[in-house]
Amino acid sequence: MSKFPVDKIRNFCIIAHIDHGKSTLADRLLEMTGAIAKTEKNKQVLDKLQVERERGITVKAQTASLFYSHDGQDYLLNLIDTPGHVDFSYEVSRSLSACQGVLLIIDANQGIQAQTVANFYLAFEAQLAIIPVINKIDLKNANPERVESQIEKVFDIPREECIRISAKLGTNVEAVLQAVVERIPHPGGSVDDPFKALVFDSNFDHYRGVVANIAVIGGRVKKGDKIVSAHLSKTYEVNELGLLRPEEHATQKLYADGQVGYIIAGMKDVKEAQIGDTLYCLERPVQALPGFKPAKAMVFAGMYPMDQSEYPALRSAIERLTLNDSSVTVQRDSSLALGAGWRLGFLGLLHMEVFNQRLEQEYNASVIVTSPTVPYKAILSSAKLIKSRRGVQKSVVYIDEQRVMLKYLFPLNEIVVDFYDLLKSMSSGYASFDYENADYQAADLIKMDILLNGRPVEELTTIVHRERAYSMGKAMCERLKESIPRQMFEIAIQAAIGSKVIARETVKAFRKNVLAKCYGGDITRKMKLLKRQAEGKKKMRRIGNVDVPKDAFISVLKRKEK
Ligand SMILES: Nc1nc2c(ncn2[C@@H]2O[C@H](COP(=O)(O)OP(=O)(O)OP(=O)(O)O)[C@@H](O)[C@H]2O)c(=O)[nH]1
Repeated sequence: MSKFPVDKIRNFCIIAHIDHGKSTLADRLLEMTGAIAKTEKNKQVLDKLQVERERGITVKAQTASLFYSHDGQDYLLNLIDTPGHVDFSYEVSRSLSACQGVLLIIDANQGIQAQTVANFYLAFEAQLAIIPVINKIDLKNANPERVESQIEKVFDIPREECIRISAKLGTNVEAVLQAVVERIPHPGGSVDDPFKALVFDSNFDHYRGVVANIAVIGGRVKKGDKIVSAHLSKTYEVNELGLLRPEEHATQKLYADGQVGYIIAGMKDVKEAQIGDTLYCLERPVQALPGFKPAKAMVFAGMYPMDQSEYPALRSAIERLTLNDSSVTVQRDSSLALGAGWRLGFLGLLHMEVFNQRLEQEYNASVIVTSPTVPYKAILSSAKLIKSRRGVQKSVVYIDEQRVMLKYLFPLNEIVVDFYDLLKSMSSGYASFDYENADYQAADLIKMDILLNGRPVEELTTIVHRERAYSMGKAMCERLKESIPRQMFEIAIQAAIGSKVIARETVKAFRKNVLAKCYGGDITRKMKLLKRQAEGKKKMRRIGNVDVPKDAFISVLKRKEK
């Protein structure tokens, strides 16, 4: 028998709007259950990635097993900490699938925010027990009564169910642990069933191969067992398994009563441990679990190695990182200017930035990222009239006398790049924002080409809204003019829609006379200088008769740094 019978196990998630205090509460829970020591150093221990610590946000869901005694009974609580930002909601829904309940954290000062609502519905639709926790009651402007009224009104949860805490000071956190035990149902499944586990996360370890995080739905598994991954029907032998406390803690067995842990079974290729896959025992095959809906990429960008010689290393870094973040889609791509690379799809701009930062920090890769775009469906014959759509109001709900929830339909490219930042600054940081895909809508979009001396440059072609074409075309021509050096003839840089030119810049003709300094007529010196000029030209790309430095493409394509 397992040390913990199934009715003494609770699997739960902490969900919240960004910065409402999930990671701080997780730290307190870990401390109180003795999983970590209570020191200043142990801040946000579940935020393991460098990018998470630097940005102070959670990117990856993390798992920790806690031991807790209540009313003379010992419990095993599996805690999954999840990210709050809208771009990482895929991580949240993934984590929820391994849980029976959630702690919904709400800041006592800010009240219900956009991701509070989004996360509530994820949990509600998954039919999980929801425990509302009002955090930061120590703040001067905390107003827990108001937040409780909001919770009653928006979520229809009685105010008596709310728990008021200060995660920072540890006030009333014990009540949260008690509520987890009392209000969250234990997982179903029996130890006697055939072994069946859901892979809900996986990492790549250089020495041990793939480490899969699993939720055991039924049966049991031990070292040496032969297991099969349903996706590829490949058989593996279990080398190591254990709990996450939050560090890996090897055990002999993982019991089939809803335990959450990790497993290492000699999977060498990153593609072998698909997130959402089912593992089962070779001798007792089971039907695979439904898995996860693949995440839908919203923002696309090209990624290229700085130098083509770095292509293989970057490919393996991207492969490994996408195993850890399966919401990223990857397609091979190539560009005249930047060489072989990939087109990657992300859930949002922050997601893209974090992915890029993780590539650099965790894999030491340096990449060129092209400007992000959103997907379009194009109708090639433009004989029908299509109308542009900007924000269209869908609904207005007053949360209380100070807050209102507005639902709008927007074109994705209008919101994906700078909308969130703009909204934040216009509302002095008070407004919050969440979005979901509302499918394709007709819009007045056009293809804009950039021409160098009349020749279109394929990788600079963009899709723009008709009203924006002029200003964007002008800006791109200006940026190109700054980066293309003068050559022996005049260069026309044009932005065009079809055959109509909408913007133009000119790079004047100029001959860099490298021999100017060579009075004296020393022929060897002359030859040396001419050779150097020719080498400089090798770093250029020739488009038609125009030499364009590689950097020029990057500076025009590269997304603007914040
Ligand atoms: N005054 C006060 N501050 C708190 C409390 N709990 C958390 N904070 C602070 O709120 C900020 C955000 O806390 P985090 O725990 O990082 O929030 P989070 O929800 O995990 O954020 P993400 O992981 O980025 O979604 C930090 O500066 C915390 O110190 C609290 O009870 N009282």
